[in-house]
Amino acid sequence: MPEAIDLLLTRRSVPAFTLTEPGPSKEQLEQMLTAASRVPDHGKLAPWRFILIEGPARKTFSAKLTELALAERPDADRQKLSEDEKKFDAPLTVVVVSRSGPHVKIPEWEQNLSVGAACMNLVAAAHALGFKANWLTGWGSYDRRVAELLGLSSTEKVAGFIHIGSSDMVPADRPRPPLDEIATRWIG
Ligand SMILES: Cc1cc2nc3c(=O)[nH]c(=O)nc-3n(C[C@H](O)[C@H](O)[C@H](O)COP(=O)(O)O)c2cc1C
Repeated sequence: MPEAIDLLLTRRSVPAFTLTEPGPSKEQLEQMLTAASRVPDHGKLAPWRFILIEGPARKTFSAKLTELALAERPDADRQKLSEDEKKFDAPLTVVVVSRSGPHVKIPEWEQNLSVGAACMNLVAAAHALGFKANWLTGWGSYDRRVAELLGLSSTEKVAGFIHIGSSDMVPADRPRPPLDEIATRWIG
C-alpha cells in the first residue's frame, strides 16, 4: 500500500475505458464508501449518497444511456456513444449523488464542497487500495431523464460517475499549476 503522501503526490486518473477486473471485493468496497463518507460535513447533513452500478446492471445502464442519447439526438455520433458505453465496463461505477440544497443554517455551497470531498476521498481510497479510478460527469450528469433512471429525486444531482477497476495503463502526468501561481502568503 503506498504511503499516504506518495499517493496524494502521484495519483493520476486512468481513462475509464481501460478499467478491467479485478474490481474491489465486498470488504474493499465497504472501506472505500466508508472513506468517502468520512469527509468534512458542516452540520452533519450527509449531503451525498452513493449508487453502485456493478455486475449485469452495468450493461443495462449503459445501453439505457445510449437509448436516451439517441432519443434526443438520433444523429448522435455512434462511435462516441459506444466509447461512453465502454466506460461502464469498469468493474464498478459509483454514482455520487448530491443531496445539497437550501438549509436554515448551512449554505448550499458548503454542502456542495462536502460532496466534492466525498468524491475525492472515494477516488483516493480506490487508489490507496491499489485500484485506478476516473471521476467523470458528461452529459448524463446533467440530464433529468438519466437522473430519473437512477432514481434521483427532483432536487438531487449527479456529482460524478466514479469508475473504479484495475488498469496497466500508466498515463504521463499532466501539467500542474506552479505553486507560486496558486499559493500566496497573506502579509497584511
Ligand atoms: C466534477 C468533475 C467532473 C469531471 N468530468 C470529466 C469528464 O466528464 N470528462 C473528462 O475527461 N474529465 C473529467 N474530469 C476530470 C478527470 O476527473 C481528471 O481529474 C482529469 O482527467 C485528470 O486529472 P488527474 O489525473 O489529476 O485525476 C472531471 C473532474 C471533475 C472534478
